[in-house]
Amino acid sequence: MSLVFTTISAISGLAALSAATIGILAWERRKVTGARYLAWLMLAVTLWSGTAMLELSSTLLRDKIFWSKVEYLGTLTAPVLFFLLAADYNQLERALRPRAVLLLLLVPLLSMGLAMSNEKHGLIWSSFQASPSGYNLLIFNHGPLFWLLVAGYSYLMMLLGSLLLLRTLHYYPPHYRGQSLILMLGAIVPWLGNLLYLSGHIALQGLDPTPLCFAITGAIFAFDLLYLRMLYVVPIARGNAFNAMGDGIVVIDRDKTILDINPAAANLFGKPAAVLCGQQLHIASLVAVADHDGSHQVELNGPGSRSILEVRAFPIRESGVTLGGRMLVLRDISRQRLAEEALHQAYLQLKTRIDEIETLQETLREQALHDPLTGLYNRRYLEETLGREISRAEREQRSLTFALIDLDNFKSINDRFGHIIGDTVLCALADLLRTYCRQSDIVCRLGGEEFIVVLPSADQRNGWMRLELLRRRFSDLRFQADEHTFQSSFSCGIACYPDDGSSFSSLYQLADLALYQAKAKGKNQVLLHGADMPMPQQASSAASHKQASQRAQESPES
Ligand SMILES: Nc1nc2c(ncn2[C@@H]2O[C@H](COP(=O)(O)OP(=O)(O)OP(=O)(O)O)[C@@H](O)[C@H]2O)c(=O)[nH]1
Repeated sequence: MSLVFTTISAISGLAALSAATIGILAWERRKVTGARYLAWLMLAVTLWSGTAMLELSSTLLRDKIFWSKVEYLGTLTAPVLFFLLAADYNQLERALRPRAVLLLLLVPLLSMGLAMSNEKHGLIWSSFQASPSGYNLLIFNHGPLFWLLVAGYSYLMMLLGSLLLLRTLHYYPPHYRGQSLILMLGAIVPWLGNLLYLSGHIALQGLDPTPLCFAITGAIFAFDLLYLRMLYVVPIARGNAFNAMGDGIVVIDRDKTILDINPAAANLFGKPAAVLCGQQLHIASLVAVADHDGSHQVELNGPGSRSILEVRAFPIRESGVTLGGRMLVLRDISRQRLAEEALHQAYLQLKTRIDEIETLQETLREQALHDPLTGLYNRRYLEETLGREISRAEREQRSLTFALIDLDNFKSINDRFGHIIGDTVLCALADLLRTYCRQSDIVCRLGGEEFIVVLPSADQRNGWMRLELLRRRFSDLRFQADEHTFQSSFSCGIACYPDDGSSFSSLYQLADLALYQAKAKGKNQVLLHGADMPMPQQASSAASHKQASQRAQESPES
């Protein structure tokens, strides 16, 4: 094989070298969308340019024809790979499936077979002649199948690929159009080169600048795909996010016509997004809130279903300028609302339970501090509160009367009339004490027939007088048991703070002592601790009560 390198063949070699370099770079980053097909395209261009260089350098006609046949491998596959690159860039997965790629390569394969066997039919080129340019160029007179299968099909692929790139120009938002334009520019270069070649409007007749143009396109694409690529990913990702979002998004114009709607919103409306686009927004509750910025709650009633939506409406703005349309973001909060309602119900039930428990606790506390028979406070309550009362009396430097009351001859009442009547007497005494004692007094039943009355602020004299009055009132009461009427009485011992002590035990002990003395002196009387006799000025009344006491003692047994 004899070769002569000319400037033109050197340019083709340079184009092959550039395409190979770009191809390697693209292959290394083949995971980037479009880069894999750019690598394949550059391989085709390398083959195309490389064989073109050999054809241009060959001096023998036989060699020239051989290399031009091999050149068809690059010539025929480059437009198909250009189309696949554009499809990949547009993320048209279907066009990239192996079966689709094989289909696309059928025509180039057929054309290749025809080129290889052209001597037999002359359908790809019928004749050739040396170019008058003097640059060792060969001019082919192309046959009908060249125009149909090689040129026609290549143009079709280039046209479809270019249209796909044009689509990205429309598809991307305005601020990304600069990068899309670069791609378009890259796509135009091979068109121009090939048109020049096929139309014969090139200074050096027979020279096909298309592979060189493809190498330039490859360089532009590589810059665009490998370096500016990330800028394109963002809007595509945004588009994907729009479609994948769980929240519904509806874009409407001034007339409430749906301009765009994502699958989530279409799902809420019960119709495909493609059908809804271009239709009027027909849901009255949404129309009502669409023009009002902010968050709204809307009910959506479908056939047999009811959804509660949280709708956020806002104008569409770009760079601070409000455009005509509005955007509605819809979130189905039905489940959340149901959960909230269930939670509220559970809260109400829980609150009712807690209230019941609190009431029960209060009742239990009350019961724990009260005597069940008479309803008076019990000893526990007295022990809890007496300390406080004594502290207060100490602070206020006042006296406190502690009176221990014990029914007289109560056993004989029980024995004669039974326990139920005995209980009636106990309750009657309790009622009397409750009635005549003050709010600030503490009245409690200690147990059995023993009661304690604490009179805050009452000194010995005052305390004795009040207890004496109670004693008289009680002894005046008449009880009925069957046909019998009887009376009862009590004896009372009094101890006072601060003279007799300052604790429950000391006051109780001394009051008990006084009570014992009162019993010993004939019962039915009130005795102060430390006083051998009742209060002097009350002595006469005490004497008369002694008689009453005797009467009381006798009465139940009579
Ligand atoms: N009905 C009734 N009787 C009770 C209750 N608690 C105690 N008793 C009775 O009260 C009586 C107390 O009797 P005693 O301690 O002998 O006292 P008394 O008969 O009053 O004698 P003196 O205290 O000396 O006057 C006993 O018969 C007890 O059974 C009660 O809750 N109800």
